[in-house]
Amino acid sequence: MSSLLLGCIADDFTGATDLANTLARAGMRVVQTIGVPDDTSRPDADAVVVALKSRTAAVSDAVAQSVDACRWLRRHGAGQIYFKVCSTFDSTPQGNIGPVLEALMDELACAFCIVTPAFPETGRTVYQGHLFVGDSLLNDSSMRDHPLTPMTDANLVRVLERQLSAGKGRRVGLINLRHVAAGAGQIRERMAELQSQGCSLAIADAVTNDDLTRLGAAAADLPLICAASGLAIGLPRNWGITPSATAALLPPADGRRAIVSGSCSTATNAQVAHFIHSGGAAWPLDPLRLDAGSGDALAAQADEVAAWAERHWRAGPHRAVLVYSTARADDVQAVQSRLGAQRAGGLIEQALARIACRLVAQGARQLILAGGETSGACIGALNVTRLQIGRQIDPGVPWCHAHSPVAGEKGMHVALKSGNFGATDFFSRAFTTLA
Ligand SMILES: Nc1ncnc2c1ncn2[C@@H]1O[C@H](COP(=O)(O)OP(=O)(O)O)[C@@H](O)[C@H]1O
Ligand SMILES: O=C(O)[C@@H](O)C(=O)COP(=O)(O)O
Repeated sequence: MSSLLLGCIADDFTGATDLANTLARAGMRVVQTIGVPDDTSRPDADAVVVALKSRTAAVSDAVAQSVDACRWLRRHGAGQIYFKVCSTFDSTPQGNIGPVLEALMDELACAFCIVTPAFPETGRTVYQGHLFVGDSLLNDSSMRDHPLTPMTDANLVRVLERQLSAGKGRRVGLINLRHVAAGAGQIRERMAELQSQGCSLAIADAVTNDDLTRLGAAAADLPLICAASGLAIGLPRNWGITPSATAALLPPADGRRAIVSGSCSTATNAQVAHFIHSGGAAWPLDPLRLDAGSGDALAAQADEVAAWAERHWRAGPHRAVLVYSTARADDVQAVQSRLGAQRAGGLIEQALARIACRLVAQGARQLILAGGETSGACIGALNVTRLQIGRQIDPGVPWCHAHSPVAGEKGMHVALKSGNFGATDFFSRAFTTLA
């Protein structure tokens, strides 16, 4: 078994499949693990993506999980570590991007690290250090209303610097588009210049895949990089690996179809609305009913959902059922003002995870999970430990195959849809791409 080339740490589960998908398309043999694997189960791959649920965890927990993953990846030969964060830089003033990055830099004795959430294929570009989502600055996009990580500043130099520990004295610089467009040599010169000016991190501009390719080449010798999945486009070439047209073949799909959505992003809201308007069977989870103080309220809703789904599947075995808490900003705020943002998030994730397990126990073997936190909770409850990456449905979202004690011997197909990814008809079209 050859040793790992690239070790990746993703701060959520949808982000992890997004990165694994990009690396696989760029020709790497890649495996996604759920959490840090034990030493006896090291996959034979060029890259391993360790999926963590650390984006909104307490800072100390996120740091501990990430350092643990980094140690495991290094023990198995990874010469470069890729910290995958969200393409909308989801974080709070406390973190977790800054504190995790600093801990990884300390762990790797890394003097300089580049950071770029650019992912042009999905409309995320960085210019003069400012993150754009489509035509809007990050703070003018729907990300300003995210339930857990509202993003109110598009200036990433400022956002990242705010998250760094004052005691460590690290500063953040900018590699602007002029340097990036001039090629890998100029980017390296700019990195050296910033370092000589006392910066140990730099936000890198990128508005096209070519920019990311140049950045990838310039980053070949860095022990640590921090990015959304875009930067992965250019990295495999650093090891002489070239893009592959053939996605990994997954086992044939069968079984019932289900969608569980806790994402409140604009794209998911539109996808839920489209699914319902096209006549899809949809169950709206009532967050306030979950707050009855005991597990009974949750068990009662799970029972009702299970009976409802069974009726629909019996009426049409190929019909997909959708269970969702997806809501628009005003409704989310109303729930949060009653329950508190963290508590609401936790209760809903727990409920959707329980429902996902019920649906799989009833025979769902093609499952779409929407939202990073939601996917984390559901995949955790299903006790999945590893995902095999298959064909892309839409940019950033591949079908995967997974084993779960709930799904039986043949396992199941699962797609972890990042909140803001996917076309409006994603929920109906995804299943047809698997057939
Ligand atoms: N109706 C709702 N009201 C309040 N919070 C919600 C609601 N629906 C989902 N949530 C919570 O919001 C968070 C959504 O995060 P996530 O699953 O990562 O999706 P996204 O980032 O796309 O919105 C989760 O913690 C989820 O439990
Ligand atoms: O980089 C991205 O945008 C995605 O890979 C991602 O991390 C999205 O997270 P969620 O919106 O929480 O699904």
